[in-house]
Amino acid sequence: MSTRILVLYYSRHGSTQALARQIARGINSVSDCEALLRTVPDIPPSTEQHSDPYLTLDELKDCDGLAMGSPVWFGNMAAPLKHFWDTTTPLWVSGALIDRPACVFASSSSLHGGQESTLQSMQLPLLHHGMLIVGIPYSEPALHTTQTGGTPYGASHLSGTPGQMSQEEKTLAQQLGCRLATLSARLKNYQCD
Ligand SMILES: Cc1cc2nc3c(=O)[nH]c(=O)nc-3n(C[C@H](O)[C@H](O)[C@H](O)COP(=O)(O)O)c2cc1C
Repeated sequence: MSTRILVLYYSRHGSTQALARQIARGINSVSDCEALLRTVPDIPPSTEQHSDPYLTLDELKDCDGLAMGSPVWFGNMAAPLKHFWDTTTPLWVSGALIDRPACVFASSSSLHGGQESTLQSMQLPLLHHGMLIVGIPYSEPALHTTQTGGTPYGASHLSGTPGQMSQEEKTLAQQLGCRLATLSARLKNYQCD
C-alpha cells in the first residue's frame, strides 16, 4: 500500500493553495508516495466553493504524514485551521498521530509580517499530538539564496502578484514535500516503545 500524505491547507485567495501544490509535487516525486490535498471550511461558514475536499478525522487518523499550510493572519495561523485542530481531541486521546512526520508552510503579503511565527504556531498542535516535525536544513542551497520565502521552520511564499512564486520558493516547497514523504515512508508503522 502506498504511503499517503495529507497536504492540509486553508487559502482564501490562492497563494497558500499554490504552495500546497508545490509541496504535493515534492511528495508525489517520491516512489510509492501519494499526496492528498485537503482543506477546511470557512469560519464563519460561507458558500464559497473550495477546489479540494474538506479533511475528515478518519483521513487524518489514517495518514502516514502531514503537511499543513496557512496564510499568515496577524502573525498566526488562520482561524479555520485552528478551529479544525480544536476538533481533534479524540485523536489526541487515542494517540493516533504519535511518531508521524509533519511539516508546515505559510504565505504572507509582507516579508517580515509573521511567516516564522505562523510556521511555529502551526507546529504547536502537531507537537501536542506527538508528531515529528520536519524542517528545511541549510544544506538546501535555495535557503541561502532566497530573497522572498523559504525558512528552516518550513516552506513559505511572499504573495504579491497572484500565481508568481520565486524559483527558490518552489524548490524549497518541493524539497520539503520530498523530505516529508521520504521520512514518512521510512517511519510507516513505526512506534517508539
Ligand atoms: C485577516 C488577515 C490577516 C492578515 N495578517 C497578515 C500579517 O500579519 N502579515 C502579513 O504579512 N500578511 C497578512 N495578511 C495577508 C495574507 O497573509 C496574505 O495575503 C496571504 O498570502 C494570503 O494567502 P491566501 O492567498 O492563501 O489566502 C493577512 C490577511 C488577512 C485576511
